[in-house]
Amino acid sequence: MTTIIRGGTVVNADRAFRADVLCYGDKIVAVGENLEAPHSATVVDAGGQYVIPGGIDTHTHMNLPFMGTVTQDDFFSGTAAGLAGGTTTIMDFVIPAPKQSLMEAYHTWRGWAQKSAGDYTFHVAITWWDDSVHADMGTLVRQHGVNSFKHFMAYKNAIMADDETLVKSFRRSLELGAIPTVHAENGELVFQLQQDLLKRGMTGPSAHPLSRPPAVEAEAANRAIAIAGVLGTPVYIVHVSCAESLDAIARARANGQRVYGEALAGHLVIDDSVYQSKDLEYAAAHVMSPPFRGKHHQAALWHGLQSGNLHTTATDHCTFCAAQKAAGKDDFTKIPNGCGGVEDRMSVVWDAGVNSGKLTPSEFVRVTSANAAQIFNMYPRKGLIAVGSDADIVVWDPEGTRTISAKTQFAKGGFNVFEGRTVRGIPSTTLAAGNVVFQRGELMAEEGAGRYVERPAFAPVSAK
Ligand SMILES: NC(=O)NCCC(=O)O
Ligand SMILES: [Zn+2]
Ligand SMILES: [Zn+2]
Repeated sequence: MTTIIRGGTVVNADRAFRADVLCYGDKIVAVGENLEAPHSATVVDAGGQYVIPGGIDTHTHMNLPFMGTVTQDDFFSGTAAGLAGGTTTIMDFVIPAPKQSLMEAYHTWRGWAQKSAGDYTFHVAITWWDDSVHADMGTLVRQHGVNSFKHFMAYKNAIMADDETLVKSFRRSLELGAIPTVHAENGELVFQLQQDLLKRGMTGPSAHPLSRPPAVEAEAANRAIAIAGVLGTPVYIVHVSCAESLDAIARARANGQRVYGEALAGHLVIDDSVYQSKDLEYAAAHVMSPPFRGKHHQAALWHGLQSGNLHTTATDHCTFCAAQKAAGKDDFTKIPNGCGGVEDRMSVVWDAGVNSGKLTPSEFVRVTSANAAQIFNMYPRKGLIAVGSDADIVVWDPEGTRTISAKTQFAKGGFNVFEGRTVRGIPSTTLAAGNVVFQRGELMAEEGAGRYVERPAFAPVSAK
């Protein structure tokens, strides 16, 4: 199938220029002015609009079994919602239970993801350690295109990685040419603070942020960075939510350490007042970890994106409905942690970032796709409009508006943390692998059309 996108301004991370974009099959085959196309080609009019690389959400959880339940969005509904919002690739997580074989978990997640409508790839979590984990990491890198391993420093008594696991897995990642990533929160401190709060009778969702103050996140970020520094590995910190963690990243980078940081669209625009709501269902719907923070943390995160100390934007899309959240109505520690956003990230970041002058359109592309593709070794296949790159393209209407609502969203869960926010800057057309999958509000996502994206190791693989 041939598609030509005519008359737009192509925006890559390095520059913006007027050009048509010709796609054949799943690839971009020409970029230039006044391109010829066969009569049979589908024509997409991009006049007055930007033509940008499809978004990459570096952090989603579709079909995740977590805290005794399973997320509402599976790989079809979640990736389809992403396509509606201009995200054409998700990076999800294989999370083995402690003592579960990595390979078994990996194949389970691959099975669930078969129904994806958009492209997907996996970070694999290291939740425990023995010789089989060491060996399976090698198999995943060499044979399955996994080049990033995730470590939860929180969720004690569940999936938390202790220091021994962190050190051994970081070292193994280095041998394999893979990048370690961390959820940075001190799980022991969270656990103790949760018990203290419950003992004091604080059982509602307003206690959630009190059990996870910024210092708890900063301690873990500093520890992960220190371990990475000693071992000489890079490290990527997911969902950086506070100024103190960002400071740790900035300090390490100023000292020459290769540390990357991810900001969530939610953390950029939503503050911790949501936990004070008298409507406990509403407050519980916002329970995620790390929690939403005070406004000065939001300002710091924007500065992180502007200064280059934060690199990617994601959502941590992890949807639970009200009935699932109600599992914690008498004990906030039992509220399943997670919020949505895969459908809204691009518009929220554009509206709050580009419309306010904090980011240029090229910087927007950098933090919504190009950096992610480079850090996780998918570039230039993803994150770039150029000949040979995947035809994952968004025609971006900078004047189009949408009022975000759970009532009109494609994602499941019945709640939206951005509810009522009117954003200016929306996808008018999304192409995934050369197919028009979303156009002017109509979603044409096809179950199973998404592809697994292999990500090669960063260095020649020599370790046994
Ligand atoms: N973030 C969150 O609250 N839920 C998903 C799991 C995680 O990323 O920590
Ligand atoms: Zn996390
Ligand atoms: Zn997550």
